[in-house]
Amino acid sequence: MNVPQTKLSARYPLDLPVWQELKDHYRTKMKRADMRDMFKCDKRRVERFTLDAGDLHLDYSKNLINAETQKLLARLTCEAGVPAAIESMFTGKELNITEERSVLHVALRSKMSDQIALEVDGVREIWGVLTKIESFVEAVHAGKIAGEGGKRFTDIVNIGIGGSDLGLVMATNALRPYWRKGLRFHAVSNIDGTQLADLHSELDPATTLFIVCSKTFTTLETITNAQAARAWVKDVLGEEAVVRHFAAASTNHAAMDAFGISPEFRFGFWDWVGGRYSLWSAVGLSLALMVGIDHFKSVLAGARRMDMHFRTAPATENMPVVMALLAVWYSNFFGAESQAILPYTNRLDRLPAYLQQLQMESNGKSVRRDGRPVKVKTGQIIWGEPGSNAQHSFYQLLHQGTRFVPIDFILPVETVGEGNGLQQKLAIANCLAQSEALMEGYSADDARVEMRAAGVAAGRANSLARHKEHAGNRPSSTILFRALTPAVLGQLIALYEHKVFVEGTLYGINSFDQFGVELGKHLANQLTAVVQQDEAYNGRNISTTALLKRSR
Ligand SMILES: O=P(O)(O)OC[C@H]1O[C@](O)(CO)[C@@H](O)[C@@H]1O
Repeated sequence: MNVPQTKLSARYPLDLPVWQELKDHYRTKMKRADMRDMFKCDKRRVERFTLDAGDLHLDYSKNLINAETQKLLARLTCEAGVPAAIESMFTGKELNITEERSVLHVALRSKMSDQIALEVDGVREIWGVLTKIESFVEAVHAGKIAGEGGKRFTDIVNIGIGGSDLGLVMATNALRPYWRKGLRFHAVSNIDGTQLADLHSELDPATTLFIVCSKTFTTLETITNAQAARAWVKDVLGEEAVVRHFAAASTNHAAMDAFGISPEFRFGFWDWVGGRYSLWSAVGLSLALMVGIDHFKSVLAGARRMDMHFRTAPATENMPVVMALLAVWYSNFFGAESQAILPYTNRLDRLPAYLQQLQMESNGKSVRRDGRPVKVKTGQIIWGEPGSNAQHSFYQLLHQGTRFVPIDFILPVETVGEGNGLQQKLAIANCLAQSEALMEGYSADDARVEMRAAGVAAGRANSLARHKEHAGNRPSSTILFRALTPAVLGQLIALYEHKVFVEGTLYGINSFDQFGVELGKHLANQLTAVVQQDEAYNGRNISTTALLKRSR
């Protein structure tokens, strides 16, 4: 492929003088720094290391940084060309150089008056598609668009995978208190067929609307699941019913034609919307159906609010930039391999999974924008679970293990709807207790004294003290907000999208392609024929051949 030279003047981290200065700063001052001392010496630490953007408050004071780190990281932002990269995104420059595309998910949540890249093909169509979504959603809610026999739809089934599933499922779960009465939501993504099989016993096809979501409309899992759902509807209701029970979001109109999606039930988007950045496009149709168009628009408005902050705030006050800098600081100087995402609301139970794709598909790259090997650590490994579930699972490792895992705690102060009593207060207390425990720790001496006071014999207290010790000095940030409303959710998602982009820019990589998923797909296609037809396999690897034999 003839890849054009980057339109962005990429500057690579190891060539930047400030990278070396950060290395020295880490080695001489921060490697052995103790946050507890830093809090004691700097009474303004919380003030210095907290930020507000829209409805989100970020406290990053419990991190291994000081004023000098902050200065050096801000310089890194400038020297790596982050402000220019941000502007390139908002002005529709071809940031995705390998696929020769602009990256314009920000346009999807803009107002036309914001004039974001209106000259790029398709951008002016955004608001027309949104109006079409609005009419569709309202007609479904009013029962004007209905299932076979005029029955109102009671169940929405999104069929999609990756970017056509994860964000949507995460957001729809997050906004459950806003669900329309009488509508239930389901998602089918995986190839093995069990999700759809489970729905067979649960749903009545006559009241079920399937939304096939696929940017390409060629993805094996999605097309296989969609065909299986189509066959089910056809079996139960007849071929003529199919057209009333399937809507789709895609850029591939020919494939939607071939599937039999009627023009009124199809919603287009454009190649400059990356799959993992597509929730804001027609891919959000199921979400709009579940929460209603006004709440869907509030999600978009929330994201726009974060976009405006991201575009205009200086580096040290720019929330996505600060979070990206922390990620670079920990991955490349402290050697952190992963980052834990710990939301203290079960409504965000799919946030870690969504962020896995966002971060790891975007920045899991080993080649720079100029095609040369990247020599820094890219792509944090993201993992997590909602607290306090996770406290009873893997927090042991976070508190006393040998690995270095920076954490993002995500904390709503109130729940939306019911449940603002004792349980919500307990959630707040647990979240704050964890970040404090991680940082302050618990010394072996304190453990010994407490055990002695509780009557434990001196010998036993001495031998147990080390086991009870929490070293502390373990970093975390806390993102706090009042409640998980649609607007707040939009801000939160946009925050992480921009964080991932800034990180990629700092590394000099393209965060918007995903060639790394292609080889496996290609081999799966070859193997599918072999598995189906029971053929001999002359693959490249004898272990695969042996496993295949065994599976037969
Ligand atoms: O929306 P599509 O085209 O079905 O793709 C689904 C997902 O597959 C991927 O291409 C990776 O396999 C993702 O980037 C994308 O979100």
